[in-house]
Amino acid sequence: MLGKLNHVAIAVPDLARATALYRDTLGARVSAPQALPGHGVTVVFVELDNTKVELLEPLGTDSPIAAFLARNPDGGMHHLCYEVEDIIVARDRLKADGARILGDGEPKIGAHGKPVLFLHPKDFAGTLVELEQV
Ligand SMILES: CC[C@@H](C(=O)O)C(=O)SCCNC(=O)CCNC(=O)[C@H](O)C(C)(C)COP(=O)(O)OP(=O)(O)OC[C@H]1O[C@@H](n2cnc3c(N)ncnc32)[C@H](O)[C@@H]1OP(=O)(O)O
Ligand SMILES: [Co+2]
Repeated sequence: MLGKLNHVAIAVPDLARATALYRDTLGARVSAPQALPGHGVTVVFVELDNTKVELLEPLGTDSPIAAFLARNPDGGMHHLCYEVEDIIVARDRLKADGARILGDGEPKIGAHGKPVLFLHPKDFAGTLVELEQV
């Protein structure tokens, strides 16, 4: 079912500071910040040769990463995003196996303009998993 690792996401309390760390200290290529009110986050992508790192800062009063940052005030690794060919086929197979699909269970359009879904961390070895249809 799984294709490539699309990105590793890190939740951060200060996006400008984390972006400067990756750009200036680590010498990485970074994108401009993109506000995604429908996801409750502002995102910057760090472009690597083999994958991406997604830096996430809470946006708005109801961000899904707010509780995570309250527990991890310095930030931390938040989710892994795997590519799938058909997100509905993947979702239905995972649901039939008993996995919990987060939200209303319907894909949303993610940061790359492609459909995404999230799977409950308690069902995936303590790791929040995002699926992105490519
Ligand atoms: C930029 C757009 C898009 C993209 O295209 O890439 C994105 O990536 S958007 C990223 C932000 N969006 C999301 O994360 C959506 C899905 N997430 C959620 O719905 C929630 O974050 C959550 C996973 C349901 C957790 O919400 P929270 O309020 O923290 O719930 P709980 O406090 O009830 O946590 C339950 C349980 O799970 C543990 N937990 C929570 N988050 C994580 C995590 N990121 N990784 C591992 N474990 C996590 C939490 O510690 C609780 O455990 P216990 O204390 O043992 O019960
Ligand atoms: Co993501």
